[in-house]
Amino acid sequence: MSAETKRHEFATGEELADALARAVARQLSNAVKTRGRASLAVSGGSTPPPFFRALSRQKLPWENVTVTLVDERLVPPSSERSNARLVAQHLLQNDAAKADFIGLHSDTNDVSAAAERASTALSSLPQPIDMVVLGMGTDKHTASFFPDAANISELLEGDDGPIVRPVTAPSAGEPRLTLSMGAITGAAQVALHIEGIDKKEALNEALRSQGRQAPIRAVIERAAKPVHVYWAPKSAS
Ligand SMILES: O=C(O)[C@H](O)[C@@H](O)[C@H](O)[C@H](O)COP(=O)(O)O
Repeated sequence: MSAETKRHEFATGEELADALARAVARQLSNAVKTRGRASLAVSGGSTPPPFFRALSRQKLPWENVTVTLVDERLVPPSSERSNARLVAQHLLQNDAAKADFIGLHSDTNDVSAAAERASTALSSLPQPIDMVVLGMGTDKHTASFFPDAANISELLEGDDGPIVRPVTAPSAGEPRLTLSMGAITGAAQVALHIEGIDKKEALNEALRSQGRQAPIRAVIERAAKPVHVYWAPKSAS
């Protein structure tokens, strides 16, 4: 398997946000033209908001688009840690307010039960997913594939089976819910949105190393098509 990427580099986070928003809009518009519907899975964290805001203003048939999450923390939607809350605040606004949203949260503190319920909730999601946008930590995790997760081997191998998996990892903070490796790598297009020198170096190190596979490398190697890496120096804001 090749760890092939297509690199898109920008001078600022704002330029990146605009370019990634236009690329995602093109992918979703084409999917709606081809099959009448489109699906988008986005990641949480501190990096995406400028991209989310740029995407929310893109002109496309949002009423035919379903948005979901690459992963979620096991917290209520009202929590500041909630990715569903982040997407509601920054993406499902403006033109994108017309999109459907399927979150991963359900009212249980049992992460395994939550993963089962989330998999059921996503059974109506148009698949393969048309566009997946990943983030990455400097520890080379992506989605909620944390290197110290008890089930990391299963997460990185798990192409088949439920679309949402439970994750418990000391470095993750709360227990997590994550799309499966198969759901992510089977997507029509995968983009990785990272900012800052530290993350660029971490990615290049993961792709160079022959050692124990870093989660981001496992995803890039298994992706059906080359992953589009969108990078800019850390934005000042
Ligand atoms: O729920 C999450 O935290 C994300 O889905 C996670 O995978 C994120 O993309 C990385 O941790 C990068 O996070 P930052 O953008 O905050 O660096």
